[in-house]
Amino acid sequence: MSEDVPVIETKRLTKQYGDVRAVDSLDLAIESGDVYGFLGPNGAGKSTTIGLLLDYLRPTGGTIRVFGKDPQRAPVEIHNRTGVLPDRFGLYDGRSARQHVSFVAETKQVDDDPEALLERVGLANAVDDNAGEFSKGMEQRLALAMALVGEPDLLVLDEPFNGLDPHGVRRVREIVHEENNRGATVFFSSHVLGQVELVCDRIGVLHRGRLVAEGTVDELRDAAGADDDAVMEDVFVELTDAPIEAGGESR
Ligand SMILES: Nc1ncnc2c1ncn2[C@@H]1O[C@H](COP(=O)(O)OP(=O)(O)OP(=O)(O)O)[C@@H](O)[C@H]1O
Repeated sequence: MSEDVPVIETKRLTKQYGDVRAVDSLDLAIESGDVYGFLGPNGAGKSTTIGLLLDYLRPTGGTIRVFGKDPQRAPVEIHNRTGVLPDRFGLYDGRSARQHVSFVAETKQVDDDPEALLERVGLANAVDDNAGEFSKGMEQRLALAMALVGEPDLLVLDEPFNGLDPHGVRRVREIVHEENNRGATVFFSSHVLGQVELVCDRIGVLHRGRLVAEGTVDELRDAAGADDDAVMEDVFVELTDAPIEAGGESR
């Protein structure tokens, strides 16, 4: 896929909830082919930003373009080209993993093989099992398989490493690489710093709704005034001035 406009572009994007400014004048430009890690402590505004990009939420200020289109005006076109792993999702009790993936394929009008996708995410042995009885990690793997349906041009993954064992974490990293090699742009949020460092070309650090730093891992180390060999956790804490596990504070 080659695009002459950024795949995702926001200008002064703002979302206010009462007294809380969840997203505050956010400028993002994610280019075609990027693997972009959206990093920030709990409550920083990552999921809200993703909700705005996909028109699940409406902004209170600023502009958004995805593939050059306004999500409020072209939601179907954007969703047809995008695979989404949401932060919260529901699975249907009594329906198999295969049925979940087939449902997305039908919605997107593509003929992907559900079994092959489930195998890719490590669920080969659970293809016909009831998704309602899946463990947290299995749910996460199934949701990722659903996001991969239709070879999307853009993958938006909200905390893709949540609930995964080390095998699952490695598999997600491999899948991100494979999808990127295929030509997909990948935008994912995380506070799993080590994973972000291993997978991303560029990282944006969000803190209290604002982008406080952006760049490669090395550029972020510089921005934080950290040593060349500083681990990402130190850089993160320095930039966000908050312990990683602190969360949900109002502002
Ligand atoms: N529907 C809502 N009504 C009021 N406040 C909200 C709502 N949704 C989110 N917020 C607030 O907006 C801020 C950003 O929340 P958001 O879920 O976007 O953060 P996050 O970075 O995704 O956090 P986490 O890493 O914990 O998932 C938080 O202070 C949160 O309490």
